Parts: sequence; C-alpha cells; structure tokens
Amino acid sequence: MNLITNNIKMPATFDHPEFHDHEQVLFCSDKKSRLRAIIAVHNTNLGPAIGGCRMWAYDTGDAALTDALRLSRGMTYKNALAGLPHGGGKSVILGDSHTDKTPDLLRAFAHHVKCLAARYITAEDVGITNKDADLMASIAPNVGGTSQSSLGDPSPFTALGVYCGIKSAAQHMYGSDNLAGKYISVKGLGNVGFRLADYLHKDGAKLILSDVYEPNLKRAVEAFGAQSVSPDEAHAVDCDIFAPCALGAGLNSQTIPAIQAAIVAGAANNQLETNQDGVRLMERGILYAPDYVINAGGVIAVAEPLGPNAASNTIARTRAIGNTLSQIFTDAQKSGKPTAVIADRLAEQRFMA
Ligand SMILES: NC(=O)c1ccc[n+]([C@@H]2O[C@H](COP(=O)([O-])OP(=O)(O)OC[C@H]3O[C@@H](n4cnc5c(N)ncnc54)[C@H](O)[C@@H]3O)[C@@H](O)[C@H]2O)c1
Repeated sequence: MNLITNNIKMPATFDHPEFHDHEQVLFCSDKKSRLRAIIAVHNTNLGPAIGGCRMWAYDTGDAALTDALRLSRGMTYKNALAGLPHGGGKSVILGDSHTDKTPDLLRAFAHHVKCLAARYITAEDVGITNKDADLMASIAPNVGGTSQSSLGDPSPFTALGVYCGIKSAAQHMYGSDNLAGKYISVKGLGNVGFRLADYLHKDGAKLILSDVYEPNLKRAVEAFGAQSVSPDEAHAVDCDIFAPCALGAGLNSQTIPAIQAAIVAGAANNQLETNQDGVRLMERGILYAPDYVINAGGVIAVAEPLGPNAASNTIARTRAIGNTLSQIFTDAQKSGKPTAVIADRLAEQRFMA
C-alpha cells in the first residue's frame, strides 16, 4: 500500500526538521516512575550506535525530540571521526535531574535501553552521573561509562580532549599552543567544564567563568580564584578563547556578532544553531573547533574495551583529537570553507562509504 497516494498522514517525527534518516526513534514511558524519555538511533553503518543519556527539564516534548534527533545524528559524525566501530545514537529523559531523578525512574529507563541491546549503548551525559550509569547497568548490559564495565566517568577524557583541542586551535591561530596569560571564558562548569577549567588554570590561563547553577559556579570560582560573568554574557566578554561547556545551540545569529574571542572551542554538543552559523563564524575570522570533533574523548573512553592498556589507549586516542582538528583547520583555511563543513565531509566519507 502506498501511504502517500492514499493520503495517510505520516507521524510527525518523520516530518520533523531534525529528522535525517534516523533508523529508529523510541518513545519510552513508565507511569509508576513518571518516566518520559526518547531514544534516537541515527545510523549503525559502522556498528552499534553509542551515545549518552541526557536528563533535562525541556519546556516541551518537541524540544526534547529536537535534542534527541540532533544529538544522535551528531554522535554518528563524532564516532566516525574518532575512528570508532560505532554508529550514532542518543537518549533524553524529560525532567529536572536535581529534583525528578529517582532510582525507579532510572531503572524504568534502563529496561527500555535493554530492549535495544544489539543496537544502542548508552552512558552519562548532562544530568546523568557515573553512579546513575552504574544503577542502569545493573539492569541493561548496554550501558557504558560505569565503574565496572569501562574506564568509569568519561568526563575527564572529554575534558582532556577539549583541552588538547584548545591547544591545537591556539597553535593554528597564534603559532603557539601556550595558553599562559590567555583570557578564556568557560560557560558551564559541570563534569567537563570544571575539569577543563582546571587544565587551563594549571597552564596559567586567566579564567572568566559562568554557570546558571550557582553551586557549580561558586565551586569553580573558589577553586581557581577566577572572575565570574552572567551566563548570558559569557560569549560576549573580552577574551581570547570562548569555551562553551553548557548546552547546545549557543552559537547563532544573535550571539555570533557579539563574540570577541578569536577561538570558539568547547565541550557542548550542537553548538551551532544552524549550518549558516559556521559560515558566520568564518566570516568574522573566528576559528571554530567543531563540537563533535573536540568533545569525542568521552565516547572514546566508553567505547574502549576493558584491558590493561585501556587507559593508555584512551588517553592516546583522546590526545589525537588535537591532530584531527589541526588537519580540519588547515583544510578549512586552504578551501575557504567553514571548519564544520570540512569535519562533516571527513565523517561522511567514513560512515557513508
Ligand atoms: N560528559 C561528557 O563526557 C561529555 C561528552 C561529550 C559532550 N559533552 C557535552 O558537554 C556539555 C557539558 O557536559 P557535562 O557532562 O559537563 O554536563 P553537566 O550537567 O555536568 O554540566 C553542565 C553545566 O552547564 C550548566 N548550564 C546549563 N545551562 C547553562 C547555561 N545556559 N549557561 C551556563 N551554564 C549552564 C549546568 O548548570 C551545569 O553546571 C554538554 O553539552 C554535553 O552534551 C559531555
């Protein structure tokens, strides 16, 4: 039966602007624990999809779906460029991780994850901790980033990769990767942002910190003796490098004209609101480190099989992010194309081959 000619309306997900041939989108609920979640498997050409779980108080169900679709697609590109034998997927749980997260809710979510054991591996992301991953792993074998199944919390590796990526960007922009005395605005001081700030502080960078969650801001400001700024101004402060480490879509037609930094390089996923924003950054002469390239350290750690060399292999592969970025920066400069376009092409050559 031809659905189109019979004029039967397709479900809204297929028409969603962020739907890009996703292989599978699963809407999960559990009445008792009040679970509402979405698991999106974008592409499994290179192997089972891998990508963390985010818990966030989305304003609408559509905002959650948008996030799941965008993030899962980004994981396909990230995993391909990181050289992993994995496709891309991601999951989101709707709710405030500070007030709505319960063991029952995580268990209910894990039962849904378990049904996708051959196709999707989850781990922690915003709002989900290493401890939460441990709890979910007691139900589903396809949970990584736990203290038992792999190298544990992937955030330290993500932070290391972002640090190496920032140094690579500095080398390209300034001819030196020395960060001493550079003013760096770090927005978002959670699992990754705090550790990144620590690396930068140890290198002698001058930190300008921001976070919407006061305890995280206070902890970082005190630890690094840094100045703070309102999260709404983090992109616009006078600095050399802007490191977005909160949530996505922070680089757009409103924020880009106000950016003072010469480099944008941070951990947040989906930093560009639209593809056009990559062009806007390039036209302003701002060097942008594509998000899914620079923040791949965590997934590299989750994907690494346990063994005596797991940590050293992961650190070596994570440090290599700096080299990948260096190639992307050079190719972008030569071709006059945005760095994000160059990264996408490289990734597509791998997962579409
Ligand atoms: N954890 C990882 O290993 C990993 C890997 C790859 C990418 N990422 C991405 O990096 C980013 C940070 O991840 P994380 O694990 O550190 O999350 P996290 O939840 O530990 O920290 C996020 C921080 O950002 C803050 N924040 C949220 N919205 C903000 C805003 N508008 N302005 C300022 N601060 C804001 C939160 O209060 C929190 O302190 C996310 O985009 C995540 O998807 C994380």
